[in-house]
Amino acid sequence: MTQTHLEPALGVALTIRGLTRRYGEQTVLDHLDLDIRAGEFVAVVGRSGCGKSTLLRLLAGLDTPTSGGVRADGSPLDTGHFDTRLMFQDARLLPWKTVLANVGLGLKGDWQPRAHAALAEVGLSEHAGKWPSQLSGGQRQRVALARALIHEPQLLLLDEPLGALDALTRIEMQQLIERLWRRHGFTVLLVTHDVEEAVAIADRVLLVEQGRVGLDLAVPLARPRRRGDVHFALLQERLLSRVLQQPDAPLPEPLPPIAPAALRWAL
Ligand SMILES: Nc1ncnc2c1ncn2[C@@H]1O[C@H](COP(=O)(O)OP(=O)(O)OP(=O)(O)O)[C@@H](O)[C@H]1O
Repeated sequence: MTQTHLEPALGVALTIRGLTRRYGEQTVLDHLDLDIRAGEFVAVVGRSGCGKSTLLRLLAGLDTPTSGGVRADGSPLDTGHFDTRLMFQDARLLPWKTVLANVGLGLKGDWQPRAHAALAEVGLSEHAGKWPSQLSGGQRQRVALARALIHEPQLLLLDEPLGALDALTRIEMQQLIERLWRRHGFTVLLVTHDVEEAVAIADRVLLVEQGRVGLDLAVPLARPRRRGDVHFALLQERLLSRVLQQPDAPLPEPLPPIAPAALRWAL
């Protein structure tokens, strides 16, 4: 089998200014301002209905802002100069196409070697000829990742992609996404309900509330990150209590150190 390599794509920098989205009387995003560096891994958290998916849909060009806009590397987002891929909780594979054909969906020419390369990157080389129904939920999400990778995206938008997976598969997928991000250098926005996931994987965590970025928290932990680590646990705890608080509440003081042994049960 001929295999090719996917070229590393440098991530795109985003400048979001005054981004507003109203649905009828409801203002979901309200003059949201945000700067994201090229190649940054950003997690977006917030209460259900706060507008996380709306933000991703606007960035993916699947929805249009009521006002305000987004510039990517200085150009308006919709100029189509760079590739953006969006991945959902559900892999959205076509059941009548093989795994390989799902990865190469919509591509023309000699796409098969690239589809094999993308499948190899997500550890599914042996499954190329199977049908989606023959895969586990985690494997289906890997296929969805491979389908995104084959386009060598500069911006990867992940809308709760691991939400339906069991805890261990979820951690494996987080590690895979982190490896792929480090190898390819794309910019990532990951929407998640899971504060631990955000701390495990992101450079920076944003809390969306009242239509804006209510908290913008750097995650200064070395990689690879260990969930049993005291600093990890403290940051997670601080973030969780802030997410659960009312808007405009300050970040709480750090908790006293916790012995790592006491945290092992959570792994
Ligand atoms: N197409 C639409 N028409 C009308 N209202 C919409 C539309 N899309 C989203 N909304 C509303 O906008 C608000 C934000 O929705 P969004 O899906 O962005 O929230 P979310 O933070 O991703 O929520 P969750 O965490 O539950 O997925 C919700 O109140 C939702 O009902």
